[in-house]
Amino acid sequence: MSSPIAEPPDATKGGGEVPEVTQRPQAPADPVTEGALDPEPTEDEAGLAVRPYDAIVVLSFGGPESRDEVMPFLRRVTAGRGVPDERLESVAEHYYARGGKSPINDQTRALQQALHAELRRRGIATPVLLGNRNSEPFLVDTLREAQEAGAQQVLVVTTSAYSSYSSCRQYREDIAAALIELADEGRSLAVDKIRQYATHPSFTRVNARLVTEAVRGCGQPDDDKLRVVFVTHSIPEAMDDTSGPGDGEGNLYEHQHDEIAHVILDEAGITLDRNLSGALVYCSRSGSPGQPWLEPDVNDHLRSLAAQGITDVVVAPIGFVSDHMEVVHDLDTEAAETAAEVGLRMTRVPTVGTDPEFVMGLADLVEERAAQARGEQVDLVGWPGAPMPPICAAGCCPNLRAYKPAACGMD
Ligand SMILES: CC1=C(CCC(=O)O)c2cc3nc(cc4[nH]c(cc5[nH]c(cc1n2)c(C)c5CCC(=O)O)c(CCC(=O)O)c4C)C(CCC(=O)O)=C3C
Ligand SMILES: [Fe+2]
Repeated sequence: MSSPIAEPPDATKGGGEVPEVTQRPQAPADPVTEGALDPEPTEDEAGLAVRPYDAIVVLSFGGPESRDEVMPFLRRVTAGRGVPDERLESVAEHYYARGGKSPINDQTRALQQALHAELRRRGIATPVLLGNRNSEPFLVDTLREAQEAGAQQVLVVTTSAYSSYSSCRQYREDIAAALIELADEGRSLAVDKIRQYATHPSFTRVNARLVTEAVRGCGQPDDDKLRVVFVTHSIPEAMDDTSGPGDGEGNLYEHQHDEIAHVILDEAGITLDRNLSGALVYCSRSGSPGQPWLEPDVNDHLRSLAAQGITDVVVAPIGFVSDHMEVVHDLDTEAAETAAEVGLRMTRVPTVGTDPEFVMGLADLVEERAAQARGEQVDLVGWPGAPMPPICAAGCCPNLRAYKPAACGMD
């Protein structure tokens, strides 16, 4: 008789009967519309977890959807900002090359639907609306509609994660401008905003996972030949210098990106048992050439990596939440051309988009802000570092051109 290498399991020994785990029936393809796993919340349940809010508004940058909308969009974006005409014309060409349509609005609508579905899954029937800064539907029109439908308190979720004038306060100015316009029409509405979420673990963890998968898939096993290139939107140095709470040291925009790039690299290195290195670089510089902006530019960086003998780059646009124009043009087109020119193999990491873990994180942030608004004690999570405050400090991330009122802050 041969002796078995492993004893066959004996259900009569030890813990007795082992309960069987069987697959549950498949969920319908779209439980939100089909309703099978998603019973209508009762009147009592609906929105309980997000009280006092009557509606949630996803607030985004916006973008053109046809050729005719390109120039009006660009003029709106740059009104009073001293962006040179040649820069505008060349940016218009990026849009025309795609028939005048930016991918951003489809992506924001997809996020709106995903957030709505996630909240419904939690039994929250609160409507999720969409408003933009620079294209239809404009924020003021969305808020007016919400108010007309009976909303008194609204919670805003922006599609911008980091701290700076452009990525935080400017959205708070948009909200204030909309509320002032509505007040002139005799309408009153209260608006809150979730905290900036660059350091919310859902955002960083999803980015870490996406970078890990891209490094695993890029096919370069030699750590000395590979670099992870973290990319974000360049901003004027003066804007970075003043980003963060007024009494802080500034440079919070750069600091957040730097910390996140570090933890992502650590995580990916631990998961893959590799010794990875990388750098934080910038794209989409505009403004006049004389004005200093955050550097190095991603294209210059790629050239210098090639000159150092690097053969493979994994390009991670951690500064953005969806694959909009700055990603599909500045990275997938321009940076990809530079990489090809200097002989670098380039893998572009997806943005968080509608990744379920990210969407769950946004839903958590919605519930968190609602609990705070109800006066409940809430433990805030942040990784890496401290969570951003739900109500921005007075004077943080200032508008360096002109004072404008901003909502959802101490000032
Ligand atoms: C920090 C930051 C984010 C990330 C946070 C966020 O998401 O809000 C961001 C996002 C975006 N920026 C976008 C587009 C543009 N940004 C411009 C100009 C500028 N951006 C700036 C900063 C940022 N921008 C700055 C300091 C300027 C200079 C003029 C000014 O001080 O305002 C210009 C003018 C022309 C040019 O120079 O490029 C355009 C067309 C789109 C839409 C893309 C699409 O259509 O898919 C998106 C998501
Ligand atoms: Fe921009």
